[in-house]
Amino acid sequence: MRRIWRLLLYVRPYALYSVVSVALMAVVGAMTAFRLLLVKPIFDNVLSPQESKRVLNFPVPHTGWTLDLNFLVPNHFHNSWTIVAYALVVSALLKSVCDYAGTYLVNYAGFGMITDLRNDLYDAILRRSVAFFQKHATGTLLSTLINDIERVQYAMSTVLSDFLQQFFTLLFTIGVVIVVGGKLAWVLLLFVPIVISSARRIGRGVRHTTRKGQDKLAEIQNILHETITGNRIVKAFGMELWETDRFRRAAKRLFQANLKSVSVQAISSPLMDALGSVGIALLLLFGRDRILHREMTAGSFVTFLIAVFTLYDPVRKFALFYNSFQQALGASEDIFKFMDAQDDVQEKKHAHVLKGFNKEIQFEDVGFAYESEGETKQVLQNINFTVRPGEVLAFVGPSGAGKSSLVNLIPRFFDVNEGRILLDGHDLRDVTIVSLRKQIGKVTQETVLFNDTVRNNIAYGQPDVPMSKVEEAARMALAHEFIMKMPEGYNTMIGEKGVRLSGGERQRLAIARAILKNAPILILDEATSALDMESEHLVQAALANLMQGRTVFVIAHRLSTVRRATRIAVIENGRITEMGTHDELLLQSGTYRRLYDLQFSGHEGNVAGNGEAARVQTDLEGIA
Ligand SMILES: Nc1ncnc2c1ncn2[C@@H]1O[C@H](COP(=O)(O)OP(=O)(O)OP(=O)(O)O)[C@@H](O)[C@H]1O
Repeated sequence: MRRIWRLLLYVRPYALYSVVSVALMAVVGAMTAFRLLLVKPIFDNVLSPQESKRVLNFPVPHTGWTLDLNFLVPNHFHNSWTIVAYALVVSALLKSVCDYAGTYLVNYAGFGMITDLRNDLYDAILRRSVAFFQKHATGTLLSTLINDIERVQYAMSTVLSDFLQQFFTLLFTIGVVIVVGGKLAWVLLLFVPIVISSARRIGRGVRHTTRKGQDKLAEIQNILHETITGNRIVKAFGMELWETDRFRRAAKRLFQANLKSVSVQAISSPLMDALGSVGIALLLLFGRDRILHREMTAGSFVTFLIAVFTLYDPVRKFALFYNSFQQALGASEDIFKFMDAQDDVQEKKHAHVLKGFNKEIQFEDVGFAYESEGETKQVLQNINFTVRPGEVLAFVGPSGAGKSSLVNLIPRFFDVNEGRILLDGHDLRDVTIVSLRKQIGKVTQETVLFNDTVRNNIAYGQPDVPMSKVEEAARMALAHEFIMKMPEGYNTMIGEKGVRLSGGERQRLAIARAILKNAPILILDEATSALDMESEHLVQAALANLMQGRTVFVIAHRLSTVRRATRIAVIENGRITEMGTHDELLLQSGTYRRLYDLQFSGHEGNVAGNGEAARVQTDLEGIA
């Protein structure tokens, strides 16, 4: 029920359109019913040998009124054919105009609310914390943004307009059935509970099977996303066949889920057909009897019968409408789930704006654990250090020791579980997230580039920055030259994720972007993958320019970087085990010394003591 209210809240801005469209659809329903009433005078007057001037003379129950067409049409039309013909044409015109305008307005409101809902969902998903994106696969999120929204859209536009039309047709036709049929109408009441209960049962089944179908579709989208974006790896490992097989299995599961859904849905029409024919057969029996006893004219009975036939269509469709609305409700479940997901990282109500970075960053007894599926994994413990402006702090240590997790705490991608991190004395949790992240630049191993021009990639987040600044940043990142060699210079599109660039070029673009952002704090995750000598040299020089005058936290893999660092922290099993300058740590003869010697001497002893020699080596590759 809450979900329905929430969906309706989205309709609120379009309330006027909705109200007008409901009114127009009511006219459509009324006109449909009115045209049914014309059947009686066609039989009893127009086609009857005894011409009567009183056309369509129906008593309206409990009011003492009679509905007389003679009042509605101009005087000179007063012969039965002209009256009926006039009424037929005018009602058809009115119905058509209202039908068109009503359908347009319902769809206007439906598409409008869906656009708002989709925008809100996208906004909500984009703002979710890093942990959210680790929990939910990309394909699942895409599936919700596209397929679930599509289902709600279908229900709120196409189905809703049809529903309104059929609803009013049903309502007014019931009126006709009661007015014309009298006692005969009560026979129909017998069928109401059967129709409602079977529609409800079918609807429940549909909601369940649709949800399953959507999940299977999300599964397929996940595979597509992984294999298209990871296409090179699939090729490199010759996994095409395996992936095809995986896709086919998922496609088969979707096929089965869809069939199940169809088998539940398809039952509604034949069921209604069967019920309908039983009802009509019964009516014929009673009707014949009443005509024989002259309680009803043949014209009234035919009107009544056609009205019952007309009822049948909306009733039959109601099961389908119910299915569609159920499907939309099922789909909205996921939409609202993602919109309401509680973020692990939240901004306090009165968080203040961080103006800049001047004094120090302090880690005080920081502990951090990942929570996933009810399990807690402690990754960092007792982390204590202070970094002053302009310092370069390098983190080294074996793979999985917690280096990335530690630096991810600074921009609040995750929040600490114990202790606190202070920036100029402010706990990071007390400042606004935007103002905090404004102080931080980040260059990671995995360069994130968008399918846009070189210029827009460098100026990401600052669309109005002058071209001269973009160029200046590119020069400092030693990227200007290769950019100028591209077909359209800074206006060249670089392809999805920068596929049209080399690894070194991609990194230099990312460095240019960080230079342009000009944040005082820099987080650097050095690439482990080897570039060729020249490329490596250029990237190093670009990094040196970027680091100039900034406070840097760097996950270091190269000797040049650790040498440049003011201090080095060795992280092992989530703790800082050694900290000092390169020379001090070498003198200590601890882990750092061992790692360093390992690289120098080139022998491959098990320095980490836990079978991690190869990984340690990768981590410190280039230290020698
Ligand atoms: N989202 C996550 N959920 C659960 N555990 C995680 C998550 N991310 C990382 N871990 C685990 O936390 C530990 C520390 O990971 P982290 O990435 O910080 O190590 P690292 O020192 O940066 O390693 P590397 O040098 O290989 O990048 C690892 O054991 C890793 O498996």
